[in-house]
Amino acid sequence: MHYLKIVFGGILMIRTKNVSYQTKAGTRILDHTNWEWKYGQKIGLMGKSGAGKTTLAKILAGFLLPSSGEVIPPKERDGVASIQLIWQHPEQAVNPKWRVRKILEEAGEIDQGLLQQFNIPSEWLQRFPQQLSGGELQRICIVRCLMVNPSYIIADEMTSMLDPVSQAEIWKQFMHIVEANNTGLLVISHERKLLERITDHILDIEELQG
Ligand SMILES: Nc1ncnc2c1ncn2[C@@H]1O[C@H](COP(=O)(O)OP(=O)(O)OP(=O)(O)O)[C@@H](O)[C@H]1O
Repeated sequence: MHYLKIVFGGILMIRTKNVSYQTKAGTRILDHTNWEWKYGQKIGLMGKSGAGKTTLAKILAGFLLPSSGEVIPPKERDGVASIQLIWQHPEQAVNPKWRVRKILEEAGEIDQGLLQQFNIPSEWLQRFPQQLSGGELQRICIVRCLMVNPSYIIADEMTSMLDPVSQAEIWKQFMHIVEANNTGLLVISHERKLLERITDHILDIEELQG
């Protein structure tokens, strides 16, 4: 197991065991969610608005603790880079006071190849986040995520703010890298056609609840 962990650079499976979440006001959002997400699996996650998809994503990525149940392995034991979450709103995922260069360097040495693949001119590195469009900043966030070479990526409505041409181009580049690295991928989207194209299996969050 330890050997495999080194070979793959990550954990072989992420499991939610009876994960429930309720708000402070007592509204139950997730109810005994049981799910296994294997290394390399590309899963699409759908479900009606407010059903808890983003909540589950935050719990998986360690940004939110479940009210009960557990994620195995727990975030603190699986290493910093194992699961990365790409948010729908990139402006909420970066420090607005940092220039793009510093935002990227947070993930390590800047990968020039990735900048090229996502059409990011070096001039952008001098800018602050608010000096880029939402779609441009999202490309920065995608590159920052890929730079740490995570074993698992959750893409939560990652391209929903983009026009169809940019959306298609970004998914093409992104899937090329994710396929090459055999990254586990959870794509949260309301666009079934997109999920059918890029994932192996589509789940409705309702199916995961106990
Ligand atoms: N901090 C919070 N306090 C109270 N309620 C919250 C909080 N965060 C989320 N919720 C509620 O939890 C429910 C689930 O939200 P979540 O964002 O997980 O849904 P979703 O399935 O991702 O929805 P969408 O498809 O619209 O993005 C919603 O009803 C939302 O209003």
